[in-house]
Amino acid sequence: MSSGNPFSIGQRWLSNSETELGLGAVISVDFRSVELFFPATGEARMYTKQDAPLTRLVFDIGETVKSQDGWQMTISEIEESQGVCIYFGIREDTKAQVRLSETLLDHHIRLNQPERRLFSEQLDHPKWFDLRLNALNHQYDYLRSSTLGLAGARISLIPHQLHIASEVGSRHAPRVLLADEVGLGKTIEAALIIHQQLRTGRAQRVLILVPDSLVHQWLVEMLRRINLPFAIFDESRCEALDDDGETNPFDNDQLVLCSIDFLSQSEKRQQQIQAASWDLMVVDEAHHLAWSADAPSAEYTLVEALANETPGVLLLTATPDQLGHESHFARLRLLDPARFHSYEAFLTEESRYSQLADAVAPLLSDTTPDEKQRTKLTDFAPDVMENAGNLAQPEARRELVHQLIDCHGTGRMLFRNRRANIEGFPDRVLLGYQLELPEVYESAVTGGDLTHALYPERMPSVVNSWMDEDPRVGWLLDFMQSVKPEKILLICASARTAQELGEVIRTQTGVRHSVFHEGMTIVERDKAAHYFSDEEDGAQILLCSEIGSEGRNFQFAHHLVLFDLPVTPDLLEQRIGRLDRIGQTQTVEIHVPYLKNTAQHVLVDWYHEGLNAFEKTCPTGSGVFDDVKTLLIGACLHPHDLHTRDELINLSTTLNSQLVAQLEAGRDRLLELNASGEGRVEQLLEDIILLDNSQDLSRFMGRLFDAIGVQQEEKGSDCFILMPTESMVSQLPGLDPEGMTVTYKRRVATTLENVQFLSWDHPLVHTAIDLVLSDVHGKSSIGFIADPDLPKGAYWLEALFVLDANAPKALQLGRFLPQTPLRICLDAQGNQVDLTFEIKRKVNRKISHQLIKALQQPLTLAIESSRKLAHQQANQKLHDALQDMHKTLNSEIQRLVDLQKRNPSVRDSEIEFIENQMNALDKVIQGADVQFDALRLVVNNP
Ligand SMILES: Nc1ncnc2c1ncn2[C@@H]1O[C@H](COP(=O)(O)OP(=O)(O)OP(=O)(O)O)[C@@H](O)[C@H]1O
Repeated sequence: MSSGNPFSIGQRWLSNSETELGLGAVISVDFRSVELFFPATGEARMYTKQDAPLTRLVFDIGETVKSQDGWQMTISEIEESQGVCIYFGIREDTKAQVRLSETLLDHHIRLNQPERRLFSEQLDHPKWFDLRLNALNHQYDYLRSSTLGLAGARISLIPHQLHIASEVGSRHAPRVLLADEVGLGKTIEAALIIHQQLRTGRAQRVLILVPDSLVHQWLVEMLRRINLPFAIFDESRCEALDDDGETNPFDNDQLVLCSIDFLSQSEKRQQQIQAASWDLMVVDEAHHLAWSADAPSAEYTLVEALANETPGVLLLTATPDQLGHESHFARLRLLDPARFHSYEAFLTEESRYSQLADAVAPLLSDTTPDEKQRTKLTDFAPDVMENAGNLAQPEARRELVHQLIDCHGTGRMLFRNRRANIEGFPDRVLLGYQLELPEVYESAVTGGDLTHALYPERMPSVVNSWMDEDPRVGWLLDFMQSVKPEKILLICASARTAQELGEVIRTQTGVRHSVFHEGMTIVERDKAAHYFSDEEDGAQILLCSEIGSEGRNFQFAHHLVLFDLPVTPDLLEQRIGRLDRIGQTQTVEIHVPYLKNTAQHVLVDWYHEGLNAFEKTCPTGSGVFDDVKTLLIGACLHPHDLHTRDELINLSTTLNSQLVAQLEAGRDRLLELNASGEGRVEQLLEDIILLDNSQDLSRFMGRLFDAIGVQQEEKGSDCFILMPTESMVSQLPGLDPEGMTVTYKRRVATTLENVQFLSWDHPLVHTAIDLVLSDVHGKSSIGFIADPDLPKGAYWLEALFVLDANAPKALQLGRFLPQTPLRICLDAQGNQVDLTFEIKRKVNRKISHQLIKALQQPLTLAIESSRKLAHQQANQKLHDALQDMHKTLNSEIQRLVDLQKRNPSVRDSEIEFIENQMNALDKVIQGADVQFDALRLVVNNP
């Protein structure tokens, strides 16, 4: 590359003053002037030959160049013909010998080596050097941070959720059951885990399977909370992608959300979804996966087939025992078939939990365990006790509890938090309304048919007229009037009842209402739910069939009407959980109209007096139900038999207290200790809060947006509007052309739905950083400082290098060796100095030209020395990264190996993965390379 040649037509030159023009071609030359055409921008410029601010672009042998047609070649020989260079070499794609006249070089070629840009005076504003350096530094910190994937979610910081997410999200191929009680945030936990797995490269293809009624809600939650755009796959989308029948529609997207109901109806789609490979599968409302040894349900079989092929599996259910304890076992079996091979063995193992809980109990109090208690612990787990610290210290006791739980039981694969231990839930009150039995229903009470006894409106004799006779209908209309305009969620067992009640409300009151049932399409249901949630113009009441009782978020309302009651306690809890969930700000009022001395009356009494299940979450309800089922049905069928009713209630009360005591002592107590994160999550919380309070991101992004030409306007309430401008250096993917409102404050982001939460995790931050780092802007610059304490005219070279390696995402290279910036600063004598500069201004073109001319030789030498120094620094970094990687991964392996000796839920594949990862990273890190990224010449001009 050289400059100063006489101009010839066809030669290629770069403009030093307008670098954005791209590569120009000489189109005419006369005695005094030269004209260039810049094809990339379609502009022409005329210059006087003598002081044209132009640099000739000539390549050397060994360099790679690109032609206008898009192919590339490596130069092996250069000739000149009438002042124009002709390059010869091998074409990269076809390997053919080719000849390329410089006239035919790609117009968009921009020099990207810093020193070339400097010496050809392709200079940018010196602030770009800082931007590149800061972008690299921040990216480095981000990739090594413990909060990656967690801090940027638009959520309030709730410790048990963050604990579960960080514990599970940082595993290789996690296989766990998330079983927090209703409304404690399993969806959020799953979102955080997915996010963390994707951001760290542990997973790339994620499949979420949910019931029909929750598809849209999941779509919205994933986008709103963690900015992940999942694609909904239903039959019409699959058909549109089916084209030639050769391709698998599920291969089309990386993040797929699918209704399990849709899948279970189509053999073809089941085969396709199984043929597509996934890294992580999430199944919501997993209690529907019914199983028994000889008759597993279709849904179970499908999920089992997928779980066998997919490394990571998250199952979500608030009520793991809803379809019986055997089905609960079966779900654990989905996660680890080798370990959960027999139900009997599982029961035996479970029985040990209470022994463990017994042994652990003394460690939970504030006193040091006595000799007897220690002996009991040693009998139970001699190996763990051997390494226990000083148990007089609370930390040592806490650590021991966790080790015991980690090593024994299902704590590693089953996470369950209970509301009783989570603060901030509102009270719930039962308001029962006893109503007289209408004559038309009398036969239902004594007819011996349980369905009719509970839902008399379904009797054939009244199907078309019950609305006129049933006193619950009149009660409902009055009730709506009495609480108007407050919102009411009504749940009943059947779609038909919901629809017919809707019809009554429409014809008799005209009050705005909406229905929600399985007969509606997903879009219709979402519209209905949306209409209900609209604060000002929305429906006062939403009438749901049982499908509305699961998973949905309706906590903006606080009146729940249970028009009838389900027979199982878990379903009752699911219904109440629609309102009694995180975000509910008022006491939840549960209104139950029921017919006196009927099966409904028996159920109200049973739930209220026998289980207290209306006013408190009743985790033991399904256990009691299993034991009293026959008695309960008998009492429902003979509601006048007060003796049976009393017996039912007394027995249920006794059983319930026994089960509560057992749970307290046994499985749930242990699970809870493990799942709440107490004593473990505090550091993570602190780190996130620190990050939330830090101004680093807002400052950095402010400068970055300025530099790339995004306008930021303060909007008040800690919000900003970002607007693209005409002077943007290039497009910023993810920035809405119409502008978007953003905030850096979690508090604002969790209250204002339409505001984006900018965090280090946000995709816009990543694309903006990529834009800076992939652009040539800032590769070379010259800036003045003004330091009166330093000699005038003193100068320094700042050279920025990047240590980088290439590895597949799954290796998680970023944990140990992300792109690492190395900044070297040399003074005029070539000595390395530890200075940072506050640049006052850009050096104008004329002075830059003179400086570069005068300093070409010393700068060339300084660049060479900085390169050597960067390599030395890089070697040290590589050494440290290798050591850190070995230490970290070896201790992870060791922990798993130790754990596996006592806890079979640690899979061999988890250990093998880390061993392979370590070997592969060894090679990758050793193959890392140093690239020269940018330079800046700094001159003192006080
Ligand atoms: N950390 C959080 N910040 C803000 N909102 C939250 C948080 N955690 C949960 N929520 C809200 O609380 C509600 C319950 O959370 P989520 O749906 O995740 O619970 P769940 O355990 O999946 O419920 P269910 O058992 O009913 O399926 C949702 O509206 C959710 O958006």
